[in-house]
Amino acid sequence: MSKVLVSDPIDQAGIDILSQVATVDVKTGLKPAELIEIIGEYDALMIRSGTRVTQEIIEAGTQLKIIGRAGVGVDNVDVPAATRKGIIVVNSPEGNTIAAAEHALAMILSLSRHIPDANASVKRGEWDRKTFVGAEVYKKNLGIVGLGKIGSHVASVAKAMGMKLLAYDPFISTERAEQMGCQLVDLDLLFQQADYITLHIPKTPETTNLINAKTLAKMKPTARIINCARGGIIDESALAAAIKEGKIGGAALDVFDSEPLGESELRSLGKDIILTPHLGASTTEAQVNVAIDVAEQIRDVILGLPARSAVNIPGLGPDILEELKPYMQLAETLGNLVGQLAGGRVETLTVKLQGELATNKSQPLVVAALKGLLYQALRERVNYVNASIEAKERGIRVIETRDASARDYAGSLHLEATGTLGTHSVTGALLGDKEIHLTDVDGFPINVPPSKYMLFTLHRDMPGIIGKLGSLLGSFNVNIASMQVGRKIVRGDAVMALSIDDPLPDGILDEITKVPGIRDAYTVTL
Ligand SMILES: NC(=O)C1=CN([C@@H]2O[C@H](COP(=O)(O)OP(=O)(O)OC[C@H]3O[C@@H](n4cnc5c(N)ncnc54)[C@H](O)[C@@H]3O)[C@@H](O)[C@H]2O)C=CC1
Ligand SMILES: O=C(O)C(=O)COP(=O)(O)O
Repeated sequence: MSKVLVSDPIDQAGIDILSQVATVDVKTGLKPAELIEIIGEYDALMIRSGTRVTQEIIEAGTQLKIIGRAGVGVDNVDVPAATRKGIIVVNSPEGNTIAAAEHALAMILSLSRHIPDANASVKRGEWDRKTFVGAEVYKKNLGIVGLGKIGSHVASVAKAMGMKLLAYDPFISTERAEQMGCQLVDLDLLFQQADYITLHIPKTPETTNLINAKTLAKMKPTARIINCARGGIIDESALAAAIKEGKIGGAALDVFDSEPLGESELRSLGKDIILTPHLGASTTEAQVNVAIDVAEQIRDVILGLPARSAVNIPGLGPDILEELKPYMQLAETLGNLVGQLAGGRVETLTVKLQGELATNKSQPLVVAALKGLLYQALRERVNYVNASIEAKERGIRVIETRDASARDYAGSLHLEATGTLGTHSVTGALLGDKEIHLTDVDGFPINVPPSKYMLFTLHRDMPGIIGKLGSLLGSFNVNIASMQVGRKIVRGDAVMALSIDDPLPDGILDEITKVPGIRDAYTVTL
């Protein structure tokens, strides 16, 4: 039975799902060395932001197939290291969107009305109505940096509160921003005009220290900054200095450069700063959502199924996966088949996406074809995550072409592998949307479903050849399940595709090519 380690607190709903397919150990608060010590036993690791999954941990996770982040940000996972080892990294892109957006909105209002400090003051026995005079958000400018899932929800609620919305997001169109009621502006203008600035971007090299002494200097002296995204996007000492010196109005922070927050001057800035311990996703609802979302993906991967929100499989989002799922198996089967027909070392793989597959969304099919191609060399070590890297490291050139006009089938896939022993090609399509059929081998039209053991011959189309091959296979006790010949012209060259019940015994291929008229024979295990 597979083993899953849960190293951060997650909702029981997730544990229940994992327990259907695996032994689940919940061990929270492990030190890095303790995690390294035990991770080698586990097939899957489920985390939140509390566990830092470093390259060292990934190297020690010799059985790891998947790392599941029960939340959005995967900046605490060395994703490139996981990718190199073929470990799938999944997250829950939407499970805590509302929770994080509502936390940011709560921060905006709390900061404006000094709620945390006013509350503490009353609880101390005071009744101070002067110190805590606040500001209204109505008609104020809210600058949203990052208009993704969380930023968009913040926008729609803030709009309802009568705020004017400015947004900066270089990856969002003006139309989309306008739909959200936001005016898309450049960052400088946003810094200059905003009364509130709320950050909803990932931490990347570009966004690290985005809020620094220089950018703080551009802001209004009354500006309030809210960070419920990631620590490190704000230079904390520059922020503390700006608040102390009255260069900005205040800040509300849920996330910090280093968590848990240690000794910090941020703690001593009074009512102009609100600090929460990374609570953005901490609602009952969000925790159930993310635990179920990620546990289901870990369960699926353990069962050999694809994960819907893998962050390290290019182009494979949940909606696209749903659409492409049946074709992924087709691509993989064809890759495996053409690789075996080519034998030797493959130097170039051409993937032609035909008919309805000729869209940009079909990129994962190229990865699936590579996975199939590399299966003979790497077996279970190749997967959707590392197939492209493995191909690149082996010097396999991948050419992707599209032909929307191919209309034989709704969508079909043509693969051509050129290697040290020559060039071979296969084409396949789905019948009835599900059943894989080979429709062409080396340019000869056929129509057979692939089977585990197959034999292909290239021969001259002439009387008696099928009988001779059948007798030869019979003499080796090989049972033929089905057989089909593909030819272009009568008595010209032809291809025979045979499904056989067992692997071909050693030495029989040489005997087959001695049959007069048979030029080549290839055995394939799928
Ligand atoms: N405090 C908490 O507990 C939580 C924090 N988060 C964090 O919130 C952030 C946003 O999450 P989502 O909205 O779900 O992500 P998302 O991917 O839907 O949106 C992020 C947006 O940022 C934009 N962006 C990327 N680089 C940018 C840049 N250099 N400048 C401006 N915009 C840029 C993207 O185009 C995208 O629209 C993430 O960092 C996530 O980790 C998410 C959930 C809970
Ligand atoms: O989902 C995210 O990105 C978060 O920051 C939430 O973090 P958490 O799961 O609460 O440790």
